[in-house]
Amino acid sequence: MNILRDVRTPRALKRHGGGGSPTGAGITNWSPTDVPIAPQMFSPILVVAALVASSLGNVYESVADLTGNLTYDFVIIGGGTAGLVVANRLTENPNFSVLVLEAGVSNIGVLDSAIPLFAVNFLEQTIYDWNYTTTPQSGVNNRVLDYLRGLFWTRFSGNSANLACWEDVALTLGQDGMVYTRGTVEDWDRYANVTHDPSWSWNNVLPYFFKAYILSFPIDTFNDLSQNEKWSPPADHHNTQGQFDPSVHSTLGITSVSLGGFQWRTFNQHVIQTTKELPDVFPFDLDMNSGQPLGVGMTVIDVIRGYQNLMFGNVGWVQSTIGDGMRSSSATSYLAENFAQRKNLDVLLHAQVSDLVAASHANGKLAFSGVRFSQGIDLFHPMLFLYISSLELAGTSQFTAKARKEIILSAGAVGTPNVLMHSGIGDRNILGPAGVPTVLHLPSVGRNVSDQPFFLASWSVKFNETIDSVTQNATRFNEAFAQWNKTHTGPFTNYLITHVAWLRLDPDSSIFDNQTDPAAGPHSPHIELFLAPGGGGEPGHFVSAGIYVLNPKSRKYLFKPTVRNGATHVWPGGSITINTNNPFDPPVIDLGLLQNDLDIFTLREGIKRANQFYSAPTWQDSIIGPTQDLENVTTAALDEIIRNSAGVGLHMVGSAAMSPRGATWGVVNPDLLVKGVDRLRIVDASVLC
Ligand SMILES: Cc1cc2nc3c(=O)[nH]c(=O)nc-3n(C[C@H](O)[C@H](O)[C@H](O)COP(=O)(O)OP(=O)(O)OC[C@H]3O[C@@H](n4cnc5c(N)ncnc54)[C@H](O)[C@@H]3O)c2cc1C
Repeated sequence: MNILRDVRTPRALKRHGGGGSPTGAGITNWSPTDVPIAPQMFSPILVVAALVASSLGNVYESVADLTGNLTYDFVIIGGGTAGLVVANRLTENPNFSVLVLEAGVSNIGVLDSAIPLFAVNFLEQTIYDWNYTTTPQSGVNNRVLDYLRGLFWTRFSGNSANLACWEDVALTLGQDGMVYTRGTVEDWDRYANVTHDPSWSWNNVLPYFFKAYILSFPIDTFNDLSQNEKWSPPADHHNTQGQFDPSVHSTLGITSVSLGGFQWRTFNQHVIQTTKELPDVFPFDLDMNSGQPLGVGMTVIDVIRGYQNLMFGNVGWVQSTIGDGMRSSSATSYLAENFAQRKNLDVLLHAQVSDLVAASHANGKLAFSGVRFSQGIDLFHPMLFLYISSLELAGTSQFTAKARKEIILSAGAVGTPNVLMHSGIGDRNILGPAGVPTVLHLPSVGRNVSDQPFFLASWSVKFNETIDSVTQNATRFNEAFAQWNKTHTGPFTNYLITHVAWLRLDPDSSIFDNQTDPAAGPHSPHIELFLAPGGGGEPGHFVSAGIYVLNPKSRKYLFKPTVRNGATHVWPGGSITINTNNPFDPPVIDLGLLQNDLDIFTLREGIKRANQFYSAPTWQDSIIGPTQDLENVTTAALDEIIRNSAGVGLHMVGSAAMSPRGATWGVVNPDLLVKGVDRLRIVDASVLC
């Protein structure tokens, strides 16, 4: 494939579920014809320059470049968000040798990844995407949804700082349009409760988000912590006073986090004015990552104690993993040049793992010492800009890497259960029909999957200072591109979201008469509302609201499957399964989307709140009207609209969920070791539940 095709062609930006964006949505109507990008903006010189500038130490395109006999202390499967954090932390110890096997290609020189405005849309259905689709989803009128997953070693991972918690090998509580979200105190405490392991509590993970809480933690706590979050100035260096709380951030880390680097002034003024006009409904939140959402007046001690005040909602400035106007990803931080050059680290691209091999039994436990992978012939050529991904040529050459100490699966919520099942670890009732011999019957593999239902609403506006004014106008687009190329400033330095509101359902809602509250606690939100100055999906100027159901009912938080007469009867939520024994076939992805009344109810409430937000007096002279009437319709009609157009957040968790040590259900123990298997650990979003 020609990489120039990928950087030069502005594919239509789709209204897919979310991907951390109100945009999957956002800028929907680009096409090669209506947004002609000046070719000089993507000249080969530019791309080569990027390649040379970013060439990294021990990152290899071909297995032939690896010295040694493919034997390492640790073999990490997947160089995505979590995998690179783990590789970084392990190689701090010079006595450990580490190999990362990543199926994807390098991000280097890929402007679609580096430029924040392009965050999600340009990467979809390219060589950077696994190009998965779901099964027909009954909750959304049997639609088959694209399920974007990065096939990219630095990927879309805006959120490596989120992963930098819990002994540096943990996880993201959310999304990857670079939106940086830590979750609430109650979210983390729930993990501690359900796993019976206090190391997952807010107080215990908080120090790993950053290193600067010396006010409240003994300094020794941080001595062994490498820095994670690096709070950075926004690209436009605007005065950020009053837009975040410095006391809950660290400037010492390696993953850049910043506020928006370009000001959509009219929109921003209206948003802040709304918090003043409707303070009971949308109070201003100084810092969305303080652990408590109301911000103002809180002390650091309050935050550490987990004091929270969230009653109905709040609105604050979005924080994103962006630095110097560019995406800050796992690769740009945890695999930055100084780390990639560590002698004890090798990263191999185009290497797709098929299964775990060399099984043995010792001390009553199963163990694997080998990781089998295929490498496509690497046809990357810098002058021709030619890539062929390993997937296209999967099976051409097979190799086995050996792990002396541990194999670490970080292939993500889809990839990890897929590798497990093709290695014979999973539900024998799934593996048998697929033709894979069962090595370990572990029925929870690939079960308990959940993702967040998403809906986009937009309003046409009179003002023309919108993202649409850039994306729908070739001249402005090229000017903005030129500006970004020259100075890494301007409209390209932001993704579409400027503010985030966290909202709670009314506790007296009738829905709670027969449904339990799925939030982690009374101070945790049910809805995330992204606010963006653009995104109607048609020619014109728009503002939009992306609505996410944060705790879909399918998420059971460590459910116990009902087992009768030895057979499993109830599996809530979605699933990742396999239906062939070919590891290069795509897994079967069923999200169980919108199958519960509460999820539909929550989306309806989110739509109401978005309507309320854009009905504040300040918007009166600006809003022309909604692109679709979502107010003056019956509940049944609104439900039908939702089912016809809702998407998915692309925030899958739960497919290899953790459970208490000794539990017969779940996939990993709280230390993330796979139950019943020695020296096999899972470190990625699949363990969250
Ligand atoms: C479009 C999009 C937008 C998002 N927006 C946000 C956001 O704004 N904020 C946020 O917090 N989260 C967001 N998310 C979610 C976030 O990206 C994920 O939660 C996060 O990346 C999960 O990290 P992970 O390490 O578990 O998996 P991944 O980051 O997906 O890493 C898995 C890696 O393993 C590789 N792999 C898979 N199988 C194999 C195999 N067999 N062999 C070798 N390699 C393999 C993959 O190519 C990939 O590089 C978004 C996700 C998407 C898709």
